[in-house]
Amino acid sequence: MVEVRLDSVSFRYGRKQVLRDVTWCITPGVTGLLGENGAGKSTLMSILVGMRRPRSGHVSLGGSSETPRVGFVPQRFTTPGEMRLIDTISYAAWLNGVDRRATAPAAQRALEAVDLGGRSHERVRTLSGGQRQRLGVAAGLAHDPDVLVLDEPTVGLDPSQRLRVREVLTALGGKRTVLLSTHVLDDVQFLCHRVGVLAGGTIAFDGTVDELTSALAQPNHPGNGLESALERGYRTFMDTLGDDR
Ligand SMILES: Nc1ncnc2c1ncn2[C@@H]1O[C@H](COP(=O)(O)OP(=O)(O)OP(=O)(O)O)[C@@H](O)[C@H]1O
Repeated sequence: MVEVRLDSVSFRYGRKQVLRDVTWCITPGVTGLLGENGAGKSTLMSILVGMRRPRSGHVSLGGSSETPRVGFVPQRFTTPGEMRLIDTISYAAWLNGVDRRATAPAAQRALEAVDLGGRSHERVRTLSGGQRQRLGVAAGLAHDPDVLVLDEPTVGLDPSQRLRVREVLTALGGKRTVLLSTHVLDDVQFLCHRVGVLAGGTIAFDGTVDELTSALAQPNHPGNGLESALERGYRTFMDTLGDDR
C-alpha cells in the first residue's frame, strides 16, 4: 500500500496563486477532495500525478511498493467511438508502460473490474454516459496502479449509474490509494474514509467524514431540512472560513 505526501506544495498560473504551501498525506483507501469551483482541486491532482510541476515543494510516494504506479482519470476525456473497448484500454495500458504482449489481458482485467468485461469487443460508441465513465476508470486502472486519482468521476451521471461507479470505486479502494474530487457530498459519505477540503489554496480540513459531519455540524445551523448531516457540516465548515477561502 502506498501513501502520497505533499510537502509545502505551491503553484500559480502566471500571477494567480492557486496552491500555497499545501502539506497533506493521502493514505490507502478512498479519500475525497472537496472544495468550491476554482479552489484548485484539478490543479492539485495534476501535480499529484506528475502532469504539472509545483513551483515549490514536492510530492512523494512511499510505502510497500518500490516503484509505485499512478493512474489518472481526468474530468474530461474523449472516447474514440469507433474503437473497441478492449483496444482502447489496451492502448491506455501500453501508454502507461505495460509490455505490449501483456496489454490485452491487462485491459480485460480492467474492464472486468468496472463491470464491462462482457462488452470488451463492442465499440465505444455503444456505451451510455455512465458506462463511458467506467471505461475511463478502466483506462486509469489497466496498468494496475497503486495510486488512482479521479477528477469528478460521477459528474453528470444519473443515480443508478452513480451507484454503479461508487461500487466500482469502493472495490478499488480496498487495495489501493484512491483520491477523488467531487461536488457530490453523497459520494463522499458513501465512498470515502477520509476527506480533505481545499480552500484558500491550502488543505483547510483533513479528517474523517464523521469528523466533518459531527465535529463541525451545528444543529442550529439554518438548513432546508433536506440536506444531510454531512452537507450541514461542510457548509458550517466553509462558513467558518469566511472570506479567506
Ligand atoms: N491553465 C490555466 N491557466 C490559468 N488559470 C487556470 C488554468 N487552469 C485553472 N486555472 C485557474 O486556477 C484556479 C483553480 O482551477 P482548478 O481547475 O484547479 O479548480 P477546481 O477546484 O478543480 O475547480 P472545479 O471544481 O470548477 O473543477 C481557477 O481560478 C482557474 O480559473
